[in-house]
Amino acid sequence: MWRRVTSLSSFLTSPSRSFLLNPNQEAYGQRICKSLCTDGGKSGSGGFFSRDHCPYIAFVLGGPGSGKGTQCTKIVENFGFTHLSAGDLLRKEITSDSKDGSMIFQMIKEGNIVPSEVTVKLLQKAISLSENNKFLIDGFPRTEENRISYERIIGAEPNMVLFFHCPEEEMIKRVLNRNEGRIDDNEETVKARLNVFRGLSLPVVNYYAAKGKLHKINGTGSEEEIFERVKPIFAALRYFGI
Ligand SMILES: Nc1ncnc2c1ncn2[C@@H]1O[C@H](COP(=O)(O)OP(=O)(O)O)[C@@H](O)[C@H]1O
Ligand SMILES: Nc1ccn([C@@H]2O[C@H](COP(=O)(O)OP(=O)(O)O)[C@@H](O)[C@H]2O)c(=O)n1
Ligand SMILES: [Mg+2]
Repeated sequence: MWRRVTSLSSFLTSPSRSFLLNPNQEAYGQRICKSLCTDGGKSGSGGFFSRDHCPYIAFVLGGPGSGKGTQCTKIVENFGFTHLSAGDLLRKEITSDSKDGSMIFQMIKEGNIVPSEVTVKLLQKAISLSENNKFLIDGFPRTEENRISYERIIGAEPNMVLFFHCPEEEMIKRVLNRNEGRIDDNEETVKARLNVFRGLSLPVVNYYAAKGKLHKINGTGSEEEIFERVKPIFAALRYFGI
């Protein structure tokens, strides 16, 4: 993979590239290239990933109802990633006999964020139980504290970050129609979750945008239309064997 990354870097910086790529395509290519060359595994520095096992990690962000889970399912089907939903892992913990179950239940019911250490440990366990080497981490990090805790415990940054941008009215409509029997899909909790999203999650999105890791995707339209916007990002990774 490294050899191929190097060849893309030189392609992108070659004097002839301007005949092939317009400025938008070039920026896109640079972002893909960066996602391969990431400081993902601070290998050997005591992090969770080792030099030999440093999976490709994409964080999937967006407000409640922005379509994260729906698009992750399509990415899994088409590109072979493993989908880890932080919300699903937390909900599973409620139904197990875990000591954190009642605390997690209360946090989710109120639309609050579960202490980062709990969520990072669940993600860590799910990654280590999987044979796959490419993961979508959906709904995480939702706060700067989540992000910093992941970096501290895992010792790595994500390779790329997808962000589904969707108007609030549309997100509310989708959540209230979701019909999965979730305790937090009601008007009152949705309001709280949107406040958390605006106040605590958007700074994380801005952080990754400033780092050049963010793919902002228009989350309006049909599921298929949105997936057409997602596809090229993952199709480009295939070229590098990811
Ligand atoms: N593009 C779309 N248009 C209309 N409804 C959608 C779309 N994408 C997802 N949904 C529906 O909206 C609800 C929320 O989607 P979901 O993928 O669970 O979002 P998130 O994981 O971001 O909360 C689900 O019921 C889903 O079927
Ligand atoms: N990183 C995370 C993710 C979810 N959660 C909790 O789990 C709830 C549901 O998360 P989710 O990702 O399943 O929700 P959606 O955005 O899919 O609607 C959140 O509102 C939080 O209460 C959390 O505390 N920390
Ligand atoms: Mg979801």
